[in-house]
Amino acid sequence: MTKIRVTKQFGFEMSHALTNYDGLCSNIHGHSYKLQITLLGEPLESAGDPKDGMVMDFSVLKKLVKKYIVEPFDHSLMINDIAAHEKLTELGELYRRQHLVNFQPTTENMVIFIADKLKKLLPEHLELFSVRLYETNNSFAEWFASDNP
Ligand SMILES: Nc1nc2c(c(=O)[nH]1)N=C([C@H](O)[C@H](O)COP(=O)(O)OP(=O)(O)OP(=O)(O)O)CN2
Ligand SMILES: [Zn+2]
Repeated sequence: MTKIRVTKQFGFEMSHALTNYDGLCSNIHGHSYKLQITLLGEPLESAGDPKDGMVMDFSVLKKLVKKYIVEPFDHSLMINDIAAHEKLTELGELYRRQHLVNFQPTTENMVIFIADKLKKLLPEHLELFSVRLYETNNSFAEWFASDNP
C-alpha cells in the first residue's frame, strides 16, 4: 500500500504577549496565523464507499480542526499564566476569549500544544505527520512526528 500525506490549511486571528520577552513582543499584539495540518495514511481502497480514495475526507479534517483549534483560538488573547494573574482574571471577565496557558505563547509552543491536542482526536489508522504554524508571512514553526517519537 502507498502512504500519502494530505494537508489542510486554516487561518485565525489571535493576540498574545510574550511575558518577560526583551523586545516589542512583550506587549499585547496580534497576528493573522496560518496553520497547516498534515496527516499521513493510506487512501481507502473500497469501491462504492463514499470515502473511497481518501486518506481522510478534507471536510471531516476541517470540522475537527475548526472545532478544537481554530474556533477557540480565533479572535482570542493568549497569555502566559505567569503574568499578573488577578488582573488577567479581571480582563477575562470583560473579554471572554482569553486563554491563560502554562507556557509562553510562542509559535514553537503553540505547535506543540496543537499537535498534542490533535494526536488524541485522530482515528487510530491516521498519523499526524506535521503541524506548521505561520505567525507572520516570514516566520513559522513546525512540529514533525518523526522528530518526536
Ligand atoms: N523563535 C521565536 N521568536 C519570536 C517569536 C516566536 O514565536 N518564536 N515571536 C515573536 C513575536 O510574537 C513577534 O510578533 C514576531 O516577531 P518579529 O519577527 O520581530 O515580527 P515582525 O512583525 O517584524 O515580523 P516579520 O515577519 O519580519 O514582518 C518574536 N520572536
Ligand atoms: Zn507575536
